Amino acid sequence: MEKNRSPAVRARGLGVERGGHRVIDGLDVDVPAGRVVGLLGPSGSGKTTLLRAVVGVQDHVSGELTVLGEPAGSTVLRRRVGYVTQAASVYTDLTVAQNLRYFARLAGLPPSATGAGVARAVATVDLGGHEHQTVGTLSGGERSRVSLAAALVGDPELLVLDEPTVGLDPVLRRDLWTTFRALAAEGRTLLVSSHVMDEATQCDRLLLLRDGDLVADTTPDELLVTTGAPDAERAFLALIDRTTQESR
Ligand SMILES: Nc1ncnc2c1ncn2[C@@H]1O[C@H](COP(=O)(O)OP(=O)(O)OP(=O)(O)O)[C@@H](O)[C@H]1O
Repeated sequence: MEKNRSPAVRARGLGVERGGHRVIDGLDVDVPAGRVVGLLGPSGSGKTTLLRAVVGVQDHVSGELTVLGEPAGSTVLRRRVGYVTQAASVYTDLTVAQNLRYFARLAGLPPSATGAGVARAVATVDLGGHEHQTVGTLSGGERSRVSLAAALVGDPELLVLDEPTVGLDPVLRRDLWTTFRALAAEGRTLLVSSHVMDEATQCDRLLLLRDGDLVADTTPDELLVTTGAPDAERAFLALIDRTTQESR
């Protein structure tokens, strides 16, 4: 796997206003391609806002934001970027396969490629046997995997996942992270926001946000070394406390 590619996402002087507030103000960050990159930060730090800007659905964005070499939100990125929002965003009255065929069309997959795309996405999220089940009758974990499959069906190069493991049991969380690692091994980039610090250790790179600022661009190992903390959770708290004191 070629790892020395241009960054999948490059932000320079990125600003975002929401509800009259400057939620992100002058952010510079690169998301390396072909890696699993964790976006961490306290509640309200701007994780969802940044992800929304990357996928091009956020208003009032200023500065430079390049995604896969194109301006964020470009039509050409529709198929190249997959987005999984915090809430499962699939149709509960349709079957798994009907949902995925619909999202395949939205992603611009030609009809001749739809069957194979749906089958590949179903296999990736391990939902074989549920293709013809109505989504409303699936368990919560299965439903969130349908959302992931919907984002994967266009075969995207960049997957943007907003807290994909919230509410899932430890076994499902582990299985999802195994899937994320496998997707990155295929050369895809995954930008994953999370509150769960033990998940941070599964990432190749960590971006820590606080009040819309990047307070660390690091690796799980570096984070432990620089903070001297015994685990990712306490390292994260130490870093947040330190940057809070510095900003006073
Ligand atoms: N529509 C809005 N109008 C005004 N402020 C908003 C709006 N949406 C978000 N914000 C504010 O922007 C900031 C960043 O919100 P965002 O949802 O990006 O944070 P987050 O890090 O994803 O939080 P969480 O982990 O709780 O989901 C918060 O202070 C939030 O209150």
